[in-house]
Amino acid sequence: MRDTLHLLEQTIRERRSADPTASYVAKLASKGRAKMAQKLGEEAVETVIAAMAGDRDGVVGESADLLFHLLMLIADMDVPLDAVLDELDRREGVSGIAEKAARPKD
Ligand SMILES: N=c1c2ncn([C@@H]3O[C@H](COP(=O)(O)OP(=O)(O)OP(=O)(O)O)[C@@H](O)[C@H]3O)c2ncn1[C@@H]1O[C@H](COP(=O)(O)O)[C@@H](O)[C@H]1O
Repeated sequence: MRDTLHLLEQTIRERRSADPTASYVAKLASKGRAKMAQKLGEEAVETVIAAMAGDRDGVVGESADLLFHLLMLIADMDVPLDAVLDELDRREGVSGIAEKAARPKD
């Protein structure tokens, strides 16, 4: 998973300065951060709607759009994907420690 998202992150960073008439990434980037944030919100809502309709294929498609638009926004913030993944790893580490502490000793 890390590889797919990292490849997409790299593509987005490269395509941001491409010709907006030939690149969706460049077109959206040229519209600014507020538009990227709006698109991310829209994709989140569309994912929720698909989930509530029990539409598994819809959830797959909308989740892909959601991840893509999240990567667009964090690239615009110059936040590397690794910063987000490191935060998730850190949380897993914290909850892993808490889980171990709560487990009865044998
Ligand atoms: N993963 C994606 C990706 N996911 C979704 N989208 C686009 O996101 C848009 C979301 O759909 P919407 O209907 O909400 O948006 P829209 O009406 O087309 O456009 P706006 O509302 O933004 O004006 C679609 O136009 C999709 O094509 C993506 N566009 C590009 N990529 C990746 O980015 C790479 C570079 O793309 P280009 O910049 O176009 O070369 C591609 O090779 C892909 O790997």
